[in-house]
Amino acid sequence: MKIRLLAVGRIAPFLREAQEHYIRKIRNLELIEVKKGKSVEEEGKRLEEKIKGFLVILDERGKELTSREFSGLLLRNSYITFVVGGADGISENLKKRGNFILSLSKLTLQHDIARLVLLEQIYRGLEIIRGSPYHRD
Ligand SMILES: C[S@@+](CC[C@H](N)C(=O)[O-])C[C@H]1O[C@@H](n2cnc3c(N)ncnc32)[C@H](O)[C@@H]1O
Repeated sequence: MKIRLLAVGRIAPFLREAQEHYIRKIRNLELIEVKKGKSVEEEGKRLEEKIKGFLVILDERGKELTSREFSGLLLRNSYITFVVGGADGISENLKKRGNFILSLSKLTLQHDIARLVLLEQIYRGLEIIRGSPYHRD
């Protein structure tokens, strides 16, 4: 299973260590950061060029999953791309291309925080698949 995470701009320096921690643990994740654009449409075009496989768009108006359900999403797709929008969100055109719109909660999270929550859930999902004691429910 290969995982690609697309995001807009670099993560804030004070969160970089946490991001690197999870990327090291996940191992098969490729992070691609596109340049911030003048509009969400411009960012959307840059992000669209990098999509590969099943496309999951992160948006607070999407569908919430349990961590176990989320691990099933990872298991069912051999190549999966996650998109976290920038400060102004994600263009409607890009949202329409999504195979699944995922909400991490109904709260609006700062985009770097959403990126970190997603990374932890990807790690958790993979540990669920491995049957490790990291996740208990
Ligand atoms: C600050 S939010 C964008 C808010 C923007 N005003 C909007 O309405 O989409 C930045 C990005 O973080 C991600 N994000 C923030 N909160 C989220 C949540 N609860 N669930 C999933 N993704 C979230 C989304 O990808 C969003 O595009």
